[in-house]
Amino acid sequence: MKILSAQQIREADAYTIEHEPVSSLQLMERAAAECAGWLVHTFGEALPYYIFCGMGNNGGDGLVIARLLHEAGLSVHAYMVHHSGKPSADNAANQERFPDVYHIHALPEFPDLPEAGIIVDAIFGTGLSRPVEGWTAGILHKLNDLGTKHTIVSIDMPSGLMADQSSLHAPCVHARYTLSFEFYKLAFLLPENAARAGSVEVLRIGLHPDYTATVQTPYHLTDGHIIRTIYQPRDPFAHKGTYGHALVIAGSHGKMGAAILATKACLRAGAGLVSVHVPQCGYNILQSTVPEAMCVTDEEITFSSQFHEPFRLHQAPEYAAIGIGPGIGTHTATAGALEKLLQLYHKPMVLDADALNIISAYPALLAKIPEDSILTPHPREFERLFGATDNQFDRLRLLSAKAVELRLYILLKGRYSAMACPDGAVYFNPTGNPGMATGGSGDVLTGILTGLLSQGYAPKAALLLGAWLHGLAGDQAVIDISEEALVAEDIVYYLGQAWLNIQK
Ligand SMILES: NC(=O)C1=CN([C@@H]2O[C@H](COP(=O)(O)OP(=O)(O)OC[C@H]3O[C@@H](n4cnc5c(N)ncnc54)[C@H](OP(=O)(O)O)[C@@H]3O)[C@@H](O)[C@H]2O)[C@H](O)CC1
Ligand SMILES: [K+]
Repeated sequence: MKILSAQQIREADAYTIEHEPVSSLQLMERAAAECAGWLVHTFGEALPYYIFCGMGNNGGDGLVIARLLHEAGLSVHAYMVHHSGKPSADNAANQERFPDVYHIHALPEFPDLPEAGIIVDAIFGTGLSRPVEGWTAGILHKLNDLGTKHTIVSIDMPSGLMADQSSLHAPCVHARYTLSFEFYKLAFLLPENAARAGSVEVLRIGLHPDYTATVQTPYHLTDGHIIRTIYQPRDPFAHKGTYGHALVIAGSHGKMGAAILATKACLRAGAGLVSVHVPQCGYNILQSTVPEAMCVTDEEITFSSQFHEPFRLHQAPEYAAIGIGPGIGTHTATAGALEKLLQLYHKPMVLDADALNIISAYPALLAKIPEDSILTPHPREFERLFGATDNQFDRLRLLSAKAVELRLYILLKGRYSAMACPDGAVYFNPTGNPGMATGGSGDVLTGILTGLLSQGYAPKAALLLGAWLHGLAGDQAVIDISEEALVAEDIVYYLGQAWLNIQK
């Protein structure tokens, strides 16, 4: 699904009005009818609705919602917040059609809402161009104070939030639900806004499909349609050589679990053969916990290139894919071995965790990473690699710029992991849940990505599919296990369910 800027959403609106054709008032009526339908379906008819409207078209939507709910016989109280001098034309037209509105010109005029009900926030939508200030900001704070007693539903955007620039320190409604028209907005996908949009419901309002099909945007939300185009069914004549021989370099004394998780995930992602490199102390552990994998040991207590037979570092290029980092530590010998590996291996590989921490300490290594490799930093690793930013919109721009400059895929972990591509595109992954914020979850992702690369998925396909499967496995697991009890091994186990789900 494409994610459009506020300007592009306005263009989609104008294109629809011209080419459907439909009047802007009818389009507003259609959007508001979707919202009214959703509200009644979700909350029923008994509760009172307190509808706060602004002076633009978001307020116009609010006025239509008020009229439709009133006509359906529900208890409706509508308020107009006079933040600007003049209403938009469609707002004014709808005030005429529903004049029973209480006007607020200053903070002391804010009403009492004695009975618990549904607050509909239709003060600002995509037209907000700067932070809300003065008494209007006070109104937003008052609404938030009421959020414990009432349920706040924002129309299109929580008022105060800007669609495609940071509103980090700006006053903003904290909605329980946001009914977003047609698309997700970029702002909903960034953790700095986590408390604001609540649960986002995308309502179809019938914007013209031709505009959406042709408009160019760097931002996308991965969806089932994209995943189905990536997925390749296995060849009925396949043998274990068909799906590549992957190498996982992971684990050190006390961190062998990282190697187990990454190796198991690599196997369950479908790699034909998996070798795992661990220090000697990990040999028995790996051989007994992951009998499907071959185990290569190192003489040192971590990855150091002092490999025992039959593997030597110079054989690395023979592997179809390499995933390196989970639990390897950042010892100088390990850094030296990583450097050697980067000199020897020229196919896309997966770098995570300590491999990234080593690169932060030796930034010259960045330029040596094979083109189209996948880096999977969490926010702190990202900051160590590429520096801090003032807000997460700036961080997103930095993420994308680095992916383009270094010709790498970079997945920044989060609720919606952001995956930046060397061509400038950024995909957000929607699967996953808070149960997956647990030790070892990232090691599983490294294994999945390595397994997908190994069996021949191109790096971009492996990245999008891997992130999707990882989150989906977690989503399938919590159905049986709960978010609290979920551990990383469950994600590995439920990968099977995730594969079955995308094959439906
Ligand atoms: N997507 C669609 O196709 C449809 C969307 N609809 C709805 O329309 C809004 C966008 O409407 P718009 O009129 O462009 O903008 P808003 O209603 O969000 O806000 C505009 C008013 O807000 C004022 N403004 C802007 N920033 C501030 C601020 N910081 N403080 C105070 N006032 C502010 C602005 O005044 P200006 O002085 O900036 O001119 C306007 O008065 C969209 O979100 C949907 O809800 C359609 O109804 C259906 C189709
Ligand atoms: K709103």
